[in-house]
Amino acid sequence: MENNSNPRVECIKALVQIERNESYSNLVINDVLKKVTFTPEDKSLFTKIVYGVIANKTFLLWVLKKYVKRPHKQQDWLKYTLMTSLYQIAFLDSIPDYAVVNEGVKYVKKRNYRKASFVNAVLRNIVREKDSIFDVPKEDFLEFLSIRYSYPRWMVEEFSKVTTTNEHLEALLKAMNSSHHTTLRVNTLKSTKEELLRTLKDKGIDVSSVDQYRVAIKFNSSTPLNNIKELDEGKCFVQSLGSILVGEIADPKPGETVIDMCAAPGTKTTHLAQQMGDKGKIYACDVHKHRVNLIKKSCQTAGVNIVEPVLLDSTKACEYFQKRFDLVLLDAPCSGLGVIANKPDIKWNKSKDDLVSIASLQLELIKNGVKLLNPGGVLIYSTCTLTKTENEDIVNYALNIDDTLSLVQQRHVFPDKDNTDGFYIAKIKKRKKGEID
Ligand SMILES: C[S@@+](CC[C@H](N)C(=O)[O-])C[C@H]1O[C@@H](n2cnc3c(N)ncnc32)[C@H](O)[C@@H]1O
Repeated sequence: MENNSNPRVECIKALVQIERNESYSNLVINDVLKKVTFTPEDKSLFTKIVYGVIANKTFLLWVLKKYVKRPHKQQDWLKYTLMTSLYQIAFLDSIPDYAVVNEGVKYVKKRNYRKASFVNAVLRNIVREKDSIFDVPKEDFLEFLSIRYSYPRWMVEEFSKVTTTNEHLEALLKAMNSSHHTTLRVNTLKSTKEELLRTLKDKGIDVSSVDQYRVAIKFNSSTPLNNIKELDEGKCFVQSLGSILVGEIADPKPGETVIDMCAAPGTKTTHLAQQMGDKGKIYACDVHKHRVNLIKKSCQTAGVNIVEPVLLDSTKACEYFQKRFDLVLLDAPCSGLGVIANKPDIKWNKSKDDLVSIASLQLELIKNGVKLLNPGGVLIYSTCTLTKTENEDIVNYALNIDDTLSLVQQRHVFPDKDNTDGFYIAKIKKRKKGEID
């Protein structure tokens, strides 16, 4: 272990590594946290700054441009020294500005003494003009949002198609720049909400019930999950509220026959199984072998016996399965734009073209999904994204395949309104012969 008491220097190194190697930030963060000895406060500061700089990248570079020629062209360590310092000055109240400036200049002196006075001047100017740095011009509102909340313009345009007012669009973009409370889903095959709340509170963990959800509990403050043995025992699973809502809307009954077309790692599969009281049958499919193993592991942990994991490309599910199902869950692969709060890299590693290729896979999957339905059966289509291309357009396509299908429920889960990851859930029913809509 490296004994390093300076989380802010580690932030700069981590951000340089993420950019140079195009690494996922969560993996780099975990690697650093394994190597250095930080206090719990420093751990959370380190994580907050790394995610904060990635989430606010456009805005930070836009501000720096006023003080530095072509900030994005500076050497990476210098660019990230300026960006981490600016992030702390602009967004964190816990560290005095003079300490941020001194820390930044001290690091620069070690790397290249001649750059120290330049960095000192830039940061001091920023501190002096701090009150005006958030003044992004608003003439072009979408451009304003793209800079102020740091999203690629095309993403802002996508989100504008599913929000009805400018205020809602802005609130949504803002909400996705900070993480929300972690939530648990209680496994009712092994415990109850009341029992789990009592056990966790007895251990001094600050949890409470999320009353709108039958099986959801939330942590009221940041809590390391590695000490919670109830997770290893399968009494509960870490699951966002939007994801729990998918199971609640699906609402399967004991004895039904279910197919979960894109099931790994099995979070929703085990939720369905507990709702069925572990009675009936669930075929849980995934196209990747290593991920099918994760389904098996989730079921073992949850104490679920009715699941048959299947290695399958579900765009061929109709040919593979001769039978038809009471419930088809298609929790489709998607762009993941709803989970930006916890994975800010998504802002920068997805392109508009990706939506087109993902949507064509989603169409193939839903085509199979509707054909797998028993008359009277239900198809749930869900994604953790909020783009119309991957949601409404796919569902409308499906509804046109067969005139016995109808949309019985459609729900957008918005991070600003629902305080959780963004989700889309549609419930489609296939009428029985003679049944009226
Ligand atoms: C959103 S994740 C599913 C999450 C899962 N339902 C849960 O709640 O734990 C999408 C999954 O679809 C799988 N997938 C992608 N293409 C597929 C295909 N053609 N057939 C089956 N599974 C596929 C991916 O491997 C991934 O595990």
